[in-house]
Amino acid sequence: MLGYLSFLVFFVCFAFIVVHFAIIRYDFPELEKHSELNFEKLERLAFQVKRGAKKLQDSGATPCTRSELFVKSDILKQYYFIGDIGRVSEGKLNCSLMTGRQRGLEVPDVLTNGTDQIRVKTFDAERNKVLYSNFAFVKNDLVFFTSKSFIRDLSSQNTLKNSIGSIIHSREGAVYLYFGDVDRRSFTDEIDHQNALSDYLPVRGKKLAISRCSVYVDVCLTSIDTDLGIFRASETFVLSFGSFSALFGSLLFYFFVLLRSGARGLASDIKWAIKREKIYNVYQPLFHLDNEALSGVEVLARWESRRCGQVPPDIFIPFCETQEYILDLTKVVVSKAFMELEDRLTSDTNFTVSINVSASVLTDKRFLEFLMLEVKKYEFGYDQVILELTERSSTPERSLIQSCASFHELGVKLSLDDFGTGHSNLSWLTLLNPNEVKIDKMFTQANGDQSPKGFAFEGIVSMLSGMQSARVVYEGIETEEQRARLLGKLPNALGQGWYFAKPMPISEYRLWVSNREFENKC
Ligand SMILES: Nc1nc2c(ncn2[C@@H]2O[C@@H]3COP(=O)(O)O[C@H]4[C@@H](O)[C@H](n5cnc6c(=O)[nH]c(N)nc65)O[C@@H]4COP(=O)(O)O[C@H]3[C@H]2O)c(=O)[nH]1
Repeated sequence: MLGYLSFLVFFVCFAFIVVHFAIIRYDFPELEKHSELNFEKLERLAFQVKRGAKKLQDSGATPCTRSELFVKSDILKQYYFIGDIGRVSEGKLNCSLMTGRQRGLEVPDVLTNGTDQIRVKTFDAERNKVLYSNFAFVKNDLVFFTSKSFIRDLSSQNTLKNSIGSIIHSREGAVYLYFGDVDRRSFTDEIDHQNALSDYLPVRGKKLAISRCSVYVDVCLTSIDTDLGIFRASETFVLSFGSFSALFGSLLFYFFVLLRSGARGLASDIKWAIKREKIYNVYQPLFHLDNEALSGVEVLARWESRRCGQVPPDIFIPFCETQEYILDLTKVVVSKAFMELEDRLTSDTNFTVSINVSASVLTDKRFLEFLMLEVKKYEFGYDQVILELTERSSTPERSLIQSCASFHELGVKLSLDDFGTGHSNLSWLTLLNPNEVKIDKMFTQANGDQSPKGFAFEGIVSMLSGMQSARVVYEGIETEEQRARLLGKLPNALGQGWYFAKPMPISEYRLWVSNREFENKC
């Protein structure tokens, strides 16, 4: 129960993180857009300040005189980002176009590092009134206040997403303006901030920052997104995403539980079937192609699951291989096959039984010991047993070579199944010294086709014709035409397929044999 609970928590957290990162995908481009738009404006403002300062200087007007006021109002008309121009000395504002001549207003927020300076607020202590809440550039004793439209424009970008804010500063780090959640004390950290992966984690207070500095004027802009991903919006928004994550996570958890119980169900079903020997065999005959005499049978496992009905071997065999039930399953198949075929195997020493073995079984010593004990129970030879090596995953070649040698020593024959596909390829042909090669039905059925498979079939046949030690079995012969085309291609070749007979349960197989014997006699 606790295990399932921790899985549920895991899936909900996982879903939360996925949703968070999905939202972040849109955060960065938005921040970049914000930064780009504001940076462009900022550069224009900086140029306007530069030009305005030059114009005032060139005019030669004495500070705070009437003639200087005229020049200033000209500048204001021309440069719409500038809202007011004043003169300061010793941290006091002496005069400006908007406030007129002053007797030294306190300017408490002036910072003096850098060529340009900051002023966030200009406060009239006498009248207890804030005169300027926008920022200013200070050039020597000149101070340029930004126009409301500049601030408004800058702020309007800010409404795109309320967690995005910008700091305007000089390269040295003097702040001209800050807003949003950004705190002036921590601003230097923000400017130096390099976004790291940990900044993207779904934890409040993580920040994304983009900094740009002008190459023409000493002004920089750092845009910061203070609430990332899932935290970018209102409480309701976070709550709805939280609920969505919980739902999404619960769904994932549900599928996980379903999958687990499905896999467990299949595993326990097959384990039960193997233990109670509910796996049964079907037998498919193999024939000499030239005279159609019966050569032996291939044993194929069948399983009827209690819950799912008939399960194809292509599903339960790989499953048994991964769950390590394959040795037990093969033992059941072998025991049953020997028992059911005993009469024929003992009365006809040429009759063979072909058993499919996975590479993991072939290389398992316990299987060799088991096979020896099983054969000893009956009176037929090891050479009547053919092990068909089937493989779906790679197995170390060294252990395969050693195991094949051990079986060969006993006299057991080895066959390479599904030759031409997957792992059953040339390297096994050269290394394992097989007694038989079964050409996969995919190639057999392409015989005579002007297709890559048809050409591959020709290649395989011509290669195997040079190998006297291994006989060939054509798998998957379904029609008379296919059989006829294979005749005479290789001496002593065998054929297997629905044209001759389909795989049959033992009772059906016995009936088929007796019918055939009866027909042959007549
Ligand atoms: N279309 C067509 N198919 C034909 C024809 N003649 C035979 N077949 C099918 O081809 C497969 C031949 O077996 P395989 O290549 O060893 O391929 C086998 C084998 O690799 C594996 N298998 C079956 N039983 C066992 C077993 O006891 N142990 C192991 N390790 N694998 C097994 O499952 C595979 C599939 O077995 P099945 O479904 O029984 O499918 C069988 C058989 O029913 C034909 O003319 N046309």
